[in-house]
Amino acid sequence: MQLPADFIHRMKTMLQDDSERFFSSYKDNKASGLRVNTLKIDVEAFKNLAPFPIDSIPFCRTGFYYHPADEPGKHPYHHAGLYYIQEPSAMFVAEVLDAKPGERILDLCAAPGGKSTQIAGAMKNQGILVANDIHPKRVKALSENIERMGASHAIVTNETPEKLANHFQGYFDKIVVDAPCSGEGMFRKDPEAVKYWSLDHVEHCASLQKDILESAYKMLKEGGILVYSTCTFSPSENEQMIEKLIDKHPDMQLMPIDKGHGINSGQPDWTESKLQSLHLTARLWPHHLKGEGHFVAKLQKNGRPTKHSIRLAKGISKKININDYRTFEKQALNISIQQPLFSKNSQLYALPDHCPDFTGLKVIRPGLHLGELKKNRFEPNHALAHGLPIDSYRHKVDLSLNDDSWKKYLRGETLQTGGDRGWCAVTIEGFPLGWGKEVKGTLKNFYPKGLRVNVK
Ligand SMILES: C[S@@+](CC[C@H](N)C(=O)[O-])C[C@H]1O[C@@H](n2cnc3c(N)ncnc32)[C@H](O)[C@@H]1O
Repeated sequence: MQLPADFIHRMKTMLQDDSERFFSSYKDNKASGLRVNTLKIDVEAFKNLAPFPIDSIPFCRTGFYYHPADEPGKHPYHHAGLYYIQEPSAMFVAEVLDAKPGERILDLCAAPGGKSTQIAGAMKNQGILVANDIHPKRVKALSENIERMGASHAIVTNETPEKLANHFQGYFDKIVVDAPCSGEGMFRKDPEAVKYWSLDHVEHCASLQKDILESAYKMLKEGGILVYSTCTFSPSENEQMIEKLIDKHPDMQLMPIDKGHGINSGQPDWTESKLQSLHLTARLWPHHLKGEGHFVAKLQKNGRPTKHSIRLAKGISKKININDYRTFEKQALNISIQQPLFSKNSQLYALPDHCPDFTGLKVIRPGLHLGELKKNRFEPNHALAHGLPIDSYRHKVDLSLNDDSWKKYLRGETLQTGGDRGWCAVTIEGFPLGWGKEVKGTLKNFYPKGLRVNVK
């Protein structure tokens, strides 16, 4: 790999004696990781079920290394949302955040959703998770991943940090800023990233990050926690960024991060002020652990926590007739959704409990997408096949890994099931993949066209 001369020079200056080890890590293969989705399966159960060898990632409770030749992204368990494929060192960020059920959490730069889906798992679908990304295309991937992983309490937005900051001042208990960065930790994973790198690009990213952090600061409540991360090595996007934040907002205080497992401390020496508390930040280096590299800082906003009151989102208007939805619910589910419902353009959603008002924001997914109110009938959304506990589905078509019927389902073909039960959750070894409608012995396939795969 041809690394840029300016990059080599800077890394040699930063790492000195250790730089040789750093550069030799480019000869190794990238580390491949997956993270178990605890919204669908617990870690021990997954270890027993895993159809390929996996090895624990020491710094992430739910993370495992796999061998790339096993292609876990093509396995039906991936389609069922049992795991998320994620660069191992990136998994440390949400570990540091330590999300808890019931909290109000914002993932400000969230696409495609690695950290959001990890946070959702820790929250056990309780509380409010706002997963935002500025990029309209990337936010679509984020929304699909949130859906596949069954994060039913997540609201997906497509906003600028400034606009969100005007709306959610002092609202969040915890915020992650996994910032757009110069991606120096991506060179081994994506050699194309080398082409976009320049010293100017590093400085451009640093300026963007400063603005994003300013918005994050406004949205954090007093006593709240901010986790800032990048997948780059440049001090100007890492230690110096935190130095600037603390300089501007002295009420932001660095907090310790549990390290070990080859994780290093951040370097006060790489800043002008040599602020000693920067030791508390974490550096994950590709030559010290199995991962591509990350920087993580955890800060708390001083002050007495106050309960922020924001207007709650308005539920569905009484004018909208949801009888067809309730009929569907009786036919297909063992439960009745009790949360407030919300409807836009005939699409019906279940809002998370205590959902904040989001009027004026570009919301892609206000909670769990239940489906579409069509003329005289209701059609469930794919998200609903993933967003409920498994025993909520009244009728199931259980597919097995031992025959090819799951391949037919993922290709979008109809299946001959012999029954006449109406809407059924189609499962692989008991884990929902999507919907099918069983009529007179045939199961019509409702696996979304955009997700179908030509699996042989
Ligand atoms: C490092 S990626 C996030 C990865 C994501 N957190 C994950 O774990 O999957 C940074 C994201 O920031 C978004 N972004 C770029 N400029 C932004 C801005 N000004 N405000 C907010 N997000 C921005 C990009 O679209 C990109 O998806």
